[in-house]
Amino acid sequence: EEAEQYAFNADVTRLMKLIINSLYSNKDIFLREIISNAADASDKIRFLALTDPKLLGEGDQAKLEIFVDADEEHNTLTIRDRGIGMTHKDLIETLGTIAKSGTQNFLEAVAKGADLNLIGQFGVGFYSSFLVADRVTVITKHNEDKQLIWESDASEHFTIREDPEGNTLGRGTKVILHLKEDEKQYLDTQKIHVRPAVPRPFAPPIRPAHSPRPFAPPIRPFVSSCRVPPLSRLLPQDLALRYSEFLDTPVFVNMKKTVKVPEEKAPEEEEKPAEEKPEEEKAPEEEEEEAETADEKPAEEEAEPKMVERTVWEYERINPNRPIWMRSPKEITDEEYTNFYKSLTKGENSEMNFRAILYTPETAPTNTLELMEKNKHIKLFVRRVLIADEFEDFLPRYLNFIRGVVDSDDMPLNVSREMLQESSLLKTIAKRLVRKILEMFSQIAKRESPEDYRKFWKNFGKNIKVGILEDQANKQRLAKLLRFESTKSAGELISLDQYVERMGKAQADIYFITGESVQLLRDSPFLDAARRKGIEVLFFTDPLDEYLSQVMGQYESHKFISVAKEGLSFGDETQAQKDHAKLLKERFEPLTAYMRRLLGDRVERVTISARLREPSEAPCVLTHTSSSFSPDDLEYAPVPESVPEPENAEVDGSQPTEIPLEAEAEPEAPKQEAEPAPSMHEDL
Ligand SMILES: Nc1ncnc2c1ncn2[C@@H]1O[C@H](COP(=O)(O)OP(=O)(O)OP(=O)(O)O)[C@@H](O)[C@H]1O
Repeated sequence: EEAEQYAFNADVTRLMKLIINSLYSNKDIFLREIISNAADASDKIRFLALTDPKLLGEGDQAKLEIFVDADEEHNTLTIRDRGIGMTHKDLIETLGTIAKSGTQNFLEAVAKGADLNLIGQFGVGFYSSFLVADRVTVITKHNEDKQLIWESDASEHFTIREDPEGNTLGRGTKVILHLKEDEKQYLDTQKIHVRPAVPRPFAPPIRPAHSPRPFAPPIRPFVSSCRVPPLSRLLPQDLALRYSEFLDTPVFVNMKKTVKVPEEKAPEEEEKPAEEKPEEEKAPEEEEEEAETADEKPAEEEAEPKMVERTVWEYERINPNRPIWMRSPKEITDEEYTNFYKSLTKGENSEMNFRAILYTPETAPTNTLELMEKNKHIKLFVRRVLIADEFEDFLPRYLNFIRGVVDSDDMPLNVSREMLQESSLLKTIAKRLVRKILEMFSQIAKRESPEDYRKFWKNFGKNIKVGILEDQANKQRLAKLLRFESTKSAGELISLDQYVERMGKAQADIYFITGESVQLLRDSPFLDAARRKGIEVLFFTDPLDEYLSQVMGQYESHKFISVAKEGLSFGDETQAQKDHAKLLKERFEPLTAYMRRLLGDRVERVTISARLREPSEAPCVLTHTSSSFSPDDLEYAPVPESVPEPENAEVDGSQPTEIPLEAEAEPEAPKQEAEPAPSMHEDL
């Protein structure tokens, strides 16, 4: 009766209404918020106690721990800490009458479609308790005040009264969530903590002052044989652990467990009546125990006592003893790092729930224009309610042929089209879906029948190429989907990976030739050199291909090189060969210039081969093939044994003056200048 009534700030009332009526599916986050408040409160007193240790108190009170208790009878979930607690003034100010700046910001963000999960980031996490509770009681004891009870049912008012039971907490805060009818699943302590715990010290049982349920029975020897069901049989969530894993303050969950005990060892007192169970369902621990006493086993088996099931409540510490940064980096998994990041950022970038079914149709877009159009084939649902048909800006343009539905659990139902476009949540969903879609494509590529991918490639290859140009993030993934015919593919389509796999040791680059059709390209003189060296060349017959290769620059560190490029080399030259080439280039230059003048554009190409002798090197033939008479594209090959040495074809690198090629100096006397040239094999 002595409760004082206070009015909530109007924004806070709006916030609570929004939360309590929310259809948001990821309600679990309330536990993260309440536990993190409890941990903050513990940190605060720990900090103050650095300068004044008396503040901590003695015995249990000095132990900064957090306890989570479920009360099935009263339908409450209680989170209790021994933190700093709140004074009367704190309660009024922090829990209601004064709206924090975050209140308004959060309301605005939610109106724009922000995820409720982000509530903690706006500094109003406490109110997330109304996601699962329709009434919240906060009992708190601050060193400088009496024990107080704050209570709210999300209406416009809250009450504060002195606790008639006096100081039962010592110090700290107890948040009692009176769960909504349909949120009772949070009473399932297996849901709150599902990981079978490594045996850890149990929290000292403190009888909660406001819980009429008899407190957990003291731990008895038989508990050692208790068995927590394996993970797979439990509910698929480990909430408290998920949210407290990285807290410094120990978090204990009072776990309801069913244990089997031999009948005669069973303690008679306090336990609820247990049902009898057939003995074959033994816990592994019991089997181990049996194994240890193997000698007496046969006798024991006969005398196996009847097993009875009992329900016990027992605190289990759920977060690890050491914070992650104090552990050896070697033993920390990527998942732990990711989870730690999530706990640091209060749910930022955390998971979201959505389902999607997407299809790649078999038929191609009917015309090329369609390639430029946006995807109009995705229907967007929020919790099974269709909110957008033909939602255009969802998938990138190059995936405009994908059809299907997406159903998100985490979006507000009342989103407008504009909000949808801005929604970061939707962008994240789209990003994930693009990855999935690309996976779907590579699965088609892996199918047994190559015809499937050929069909896909014929219909949507252009889209993939546009994707490489437009989707930076997925460029590499998309490049894996590219297919080409090549000089060695015999009509089949090959991937860049296949090309790279077949490359010779010395080959570093990917060679291609561009042209209108494979047929025309097959006879191209540009292929000669590559053919002689056994190098595979890709046929780029789509006008997009070359542009694509320029934009990509390289594929997995292999550059794209056109075989029509001037000065092409295949990367297998030795230094000596390069020196030779330089030498020959110097000597061929005047000859080439002369021939250019002589023949003009009447010839297509000139090949000049010269056999070189170099003391340190095996002799080799250098061939100069040119359609442009450029001396740049010299090419090297070992002397084929069957080829007879051309007469007078020796160029001694050490005495370059032996071949006087003075074409530039005396252009008017071609015959004369050509005379020394017989030392080279000329082939027009
Ligand atoms: N267990 C607790 N012990 C002491 N004070 C608490 C406790 N829980 C809440 N409070 C007080 O209530 C305030 C409001 O909590 P709320 O969760 O809404 O915001 P916050 O903790 O400031 O920010 P965040 O949501 O980021 O944790 C806290 O700042 C704190 O002063």
